[in-house]
Amino acid sequence: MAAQTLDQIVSLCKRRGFIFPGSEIYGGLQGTFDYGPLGVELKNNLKRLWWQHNVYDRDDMEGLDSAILMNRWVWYYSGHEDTFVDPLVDCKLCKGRFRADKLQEASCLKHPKLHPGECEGELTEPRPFNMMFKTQVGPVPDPESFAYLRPETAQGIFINFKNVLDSTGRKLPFGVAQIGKAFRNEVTPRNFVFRTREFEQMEIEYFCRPGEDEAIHEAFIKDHLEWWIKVCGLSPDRLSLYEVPPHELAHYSKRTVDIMYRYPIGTEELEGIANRTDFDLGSHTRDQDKLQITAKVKKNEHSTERLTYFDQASNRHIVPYVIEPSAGVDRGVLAILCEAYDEERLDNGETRVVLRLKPALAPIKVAVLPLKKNEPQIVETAKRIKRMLQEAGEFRTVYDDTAGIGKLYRRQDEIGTPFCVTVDFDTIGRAEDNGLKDTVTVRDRDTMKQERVPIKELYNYIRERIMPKKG
Ligand SMILES: Nc1ncnc2c1ncn2[C@@H]1O[C@H](COP(=O)(O)OP(=O)(O)OP(=O)(O)O)[C@@H](O)[C@H]1O
Repeated sequence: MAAQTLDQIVSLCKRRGFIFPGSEIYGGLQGTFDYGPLGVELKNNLKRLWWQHNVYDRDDMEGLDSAILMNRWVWYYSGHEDTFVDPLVDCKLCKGRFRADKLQEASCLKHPKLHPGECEGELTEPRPFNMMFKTQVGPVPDPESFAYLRPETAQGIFINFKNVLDSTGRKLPFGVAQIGKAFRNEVTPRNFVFRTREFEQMEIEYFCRPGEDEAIHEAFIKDHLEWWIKVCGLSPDRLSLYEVPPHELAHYSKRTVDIMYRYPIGTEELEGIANRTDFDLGSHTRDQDKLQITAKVKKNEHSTERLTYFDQASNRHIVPYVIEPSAGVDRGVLAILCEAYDEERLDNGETRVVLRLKPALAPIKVAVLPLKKNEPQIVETAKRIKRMLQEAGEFRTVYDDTAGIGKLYRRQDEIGTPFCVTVDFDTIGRAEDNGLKDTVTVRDRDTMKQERVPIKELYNYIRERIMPKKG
């Protein structure tokens, strides 16, 4: 069914501990969120699956974890110092400040149901606003000693191109993947974790020869769209591709295609996949004049390194082209939660909330529940099973006896736990001799069907159903 409103997700996230508003006890800090006990598991699972698919399952990828703080010249030559700006308008009446190109996303401060410009307030002319956060580096407050918090992870990859190439001996084409925090001083952070000031990105910079770029770009679009469907469980009906029209393209981009997801707030960008030509390496390299850079770049007077690749076939140094798939971790988490959310009407007239997460993404894979918590043998057996499953190390298993069994099932449904294992009187051989000793019931989250499984087969039973099948 999927979530109908963002409020359903916001309230589930707070109630069950997926995501909390940032700095809540001090009144909050706009555009920041804290991932709670379940949110951190879900987010880690998403990042792990992405890394698995994009680094481990391929033969042409390396990983990187570069610093958030970088020399300020990085942002000068990347173009962010002068082009990473949004047009801002102020409302003369309500004193609100809004992004001129996103007025439809914003609300008037006086009439929250109206968008700015549609109310009686007059807007000022748009003026540029740089979205990078500045911070001071070192103990002396000197106007020259500042750094930016990176607004994207990508630049850390470009400036390490030569290091990665020299240390790995890679041949073109190859890519570098990175997952990490990015910061943007968004004018109107909104829609929960969709647009925040601190967020995470999963990015690839894939280096190739000019001429190969178009086919590689196309292959990434297809592969990543399929990944969101197959691995993350997003419905193909709610996903679409947006071919960014020429007049909206960033100046360096030859072509950009966005993977869009239909959130309850509307269809919005989940991942952007851009062909950035030789702009990035061309911008950060020295000896620009000696290289045939096709993109329009600033004259670089500070770089100490040639960011080129020696192409044996043509016997010359080339500046590789770059294909960049860039996805938001938080927008991924939000899409996954919206997609998985379901309210199901039960035969007894009650409604159960269930998160139909792909098992590989579920924060908790198995909950082991004792039917009675004042029966020492049942409790002991349940705890032993919990330890046995957890010690296998692959999936997070919890023991819970804090409520009656019905309530415990409902709680696990709501957080997306695919399997509940219940230890009862049959398990410990206390009921009549019915052949069920040393077996447990395994309840499936989606169908609510229960199966009797011998304890010694339990690990394999669950493992088979949790690990994503390849192909
Ligand atoms: N403020 C933000 N909060 C959360 N995720 C973000 C934010 N800005 C960008 N992202 C994520 O990073 C990815 C790559 O960033 P990119 O610069 O292409 O975004 P963008 O085109 O500026 O996004 P938008 O147009 O929505 O502001 C986006 O597809 C998105 O998933």
